Amino acid sequence: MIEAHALSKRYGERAAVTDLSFTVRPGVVTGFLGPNGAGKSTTMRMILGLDAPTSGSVTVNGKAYARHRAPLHEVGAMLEARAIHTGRTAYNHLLALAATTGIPQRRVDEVIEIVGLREAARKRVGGFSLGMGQRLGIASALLGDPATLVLDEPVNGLDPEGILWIRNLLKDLAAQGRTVLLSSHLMSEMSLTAEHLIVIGRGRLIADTSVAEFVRGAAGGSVRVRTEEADRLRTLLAGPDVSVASAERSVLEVSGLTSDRIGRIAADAGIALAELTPQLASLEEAFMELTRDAVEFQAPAREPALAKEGQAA
Ligand SMILES: Nc1ncnc2c1ncn2[C@@H]1O[C@H](COP(=O)(O)OP(=O)(O)OP(=O)(O)O)[C@@H](O)[C@H]1O
Repeated sequence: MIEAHALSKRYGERAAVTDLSFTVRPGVVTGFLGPNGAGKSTTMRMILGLDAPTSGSVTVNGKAYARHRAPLHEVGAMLEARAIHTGRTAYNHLLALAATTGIPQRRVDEVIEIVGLREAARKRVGGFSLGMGQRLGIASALLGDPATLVLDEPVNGLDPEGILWIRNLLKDLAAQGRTVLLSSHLMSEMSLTAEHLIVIGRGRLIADTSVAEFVRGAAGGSVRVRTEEADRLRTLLAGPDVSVASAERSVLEVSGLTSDRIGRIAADAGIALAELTPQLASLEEAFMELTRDAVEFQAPAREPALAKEGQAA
């Protein structure tokens, strides 16, 4: 469990995080979402005791990070800027980390299995692909078998297979009763990975809601369903707040129901679905609408590449 109380951080004149209060609960994946520069990394650093709040406080499993006697057993973290000794093998990197924190060698073997790095464990980290580096980062975070995980943009730059892998791993870890907080600036990714969302903009809380609730509230949020039994499903989905449009014989565009609910209704009726896709563009639009006033740097119309935080400042 992570609990932030009126957390604030200023860098000189600049307020990075302002009066932020939220609770991240165990058992579900919680997405920490906000546009570039919203204050996600700053908040995560404060959770991990790497940055001191200007005011307010944040606890992990009931105590400030620094007050835990064995913090690696309480919270595992992967922040974006990872400093890994590139000449070492992945195995030796994990072994060194384990040795300094009293973690037995067999746990190194375990985490290598969990993240699927067995083949690459004896290779030097310097030659790792981004995806392998992310797996190693997650292995390091899991080393202390922590109850809480904090991951900054873990899917950044991964290929679809890597994204799917992280998504499933995080859901499994949450299902084991752990607290899982991961940041992203992409709503579409979060809607597939997280069950709960904490949205911030310009360092302030904008929304603290379930993904299902967010999807329901998203303007025009619909779900595309493809099935050979479209007519039968259409009848089953009918309800007062549900609308179903159909552009093709086997495709339904459903508004007013979540993909979870549609999948359940179809399964209960024994209807096989060939596709069940929340319309992510509209989710992304809803997120952008929600955070519009909170975007720190608006993209220049002609040079979108310069919109990235820091470069545009
Ligand atoms: N060490 C620092 N010194 C000064 N300003 C900082 C520092 N770290 C962050 N900031 C500022 O605080 C604000 C929040 O930054 P932060 O990196 O926490 O946002 P973020 O939501 O993680 O963004 P991104 O998605 O781009 O990583 C930004 O305005 C940033 O420029």
